[in-house]
Amino acid sequence: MVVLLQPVTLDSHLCVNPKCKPSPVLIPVVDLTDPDAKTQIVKACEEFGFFKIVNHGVRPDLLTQLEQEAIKFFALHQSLKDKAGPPDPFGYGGKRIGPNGDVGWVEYILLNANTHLSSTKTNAVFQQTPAIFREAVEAYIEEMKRMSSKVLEMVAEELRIEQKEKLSRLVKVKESDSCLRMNHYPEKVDDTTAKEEIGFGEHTDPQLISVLRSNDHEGLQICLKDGTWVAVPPDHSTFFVLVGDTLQVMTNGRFKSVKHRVLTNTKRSRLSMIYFAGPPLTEKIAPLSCLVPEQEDWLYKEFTWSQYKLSAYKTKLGDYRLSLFEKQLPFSISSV
Ligand SMILES: C=C1C[C@]23C[C@@]1(O)CC[C@H]2[C@@]12CC[C@H](O)[C@@](C)(C(=O)O1)[C@H]2[C@@H]3C(=O)O
Ligand SMILES: O=C(O)CCC(=O)C(=O)O
Ligand SMILES: [Fe+2]
Repeated sequence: MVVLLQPVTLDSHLCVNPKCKPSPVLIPVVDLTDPDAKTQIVKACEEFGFFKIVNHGVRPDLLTQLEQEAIKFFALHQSLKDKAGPPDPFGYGGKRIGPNGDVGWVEYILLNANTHLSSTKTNAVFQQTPAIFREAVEAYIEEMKRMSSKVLEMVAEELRIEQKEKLSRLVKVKESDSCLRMNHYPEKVDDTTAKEEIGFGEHTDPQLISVLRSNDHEGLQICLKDGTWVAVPPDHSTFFVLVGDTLQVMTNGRFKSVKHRVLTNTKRSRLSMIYFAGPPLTEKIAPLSCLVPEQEDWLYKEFTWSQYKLSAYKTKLGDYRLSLFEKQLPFSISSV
């Protein structure tokens, strides 16, 4: 079986970057029920750090319900939403992304996937909303856990990792440090002309993988290996998977975390939900010895997920966070 490829044309009018030239690009589409899916996933992770999933098995009514409830939350009066903010990092936030001065044309809710560990800010989100919202969030988190562990299990099989659960276990266990983010990129009601705004600046996600779903409004772009930015056509019936920094390290750079950003068209509001599948805080992250047996071949030093997170929260969104964890190779070209 071959990977189903969908041609994607660059929306040149959306690009603020001079490198963003129109060119047709193929984004891999993986049917999770295809017996060849694991081969396609690994190829996509190597080439793009990004792919689209169809036949994922998530109930469409759950997606509709969660989206409707999220829309209702973001439509609340600002003073009510602010009761759940500022984010700590969980809770409600607007415009400011993270603690280091990044801003975007976005408002969001960030929730710990371990809902029993909810902070005061998280509880405040649910105090403003009907019980059905919390129930939908919890059901969605379960689905995302299932889908991310399925993908990681397929990766492990295709990479011939003896322990099939080596990667998926990290997101399945109750200690897994995963989170769910809902981003709302509002329309500008008073503006007659459509404008582009940076909704979410360019960055890579720090976790293992992220599973993203949006409504049918465009905005997401990914950066290819050659530095070109391409617009990803939205498709609300599918999910997009993004490789994160942690999986890049564990595969010793064979998979690359994908740089992405959101440029919003302020005429149409965009709503996205992203599940960041992360390992337990105490988990030691390093290249997998079954893939890279000799430590001298490791491109990264070992660190715990907790150390990486602490370090990530000291960086700005667009920083290359892995640089602190790269090993200095004894005979690099620069030292010759
Ligand atoms: C600017 C920042 C926001 C962020 C924490 C950070 O200091 C750097 C990483 C950012 C990011 C990007 C992916 C996810 O949206 C996120 C929740 C994450 O884990 O890392 C955000 C962080 C955040 O918004 O709190
Ligand atoms: O909203 C989106 O589509 C992507 C946002 C994103 O990359 C993030 O929240 O980390
Ligand atoms: Fe992201």
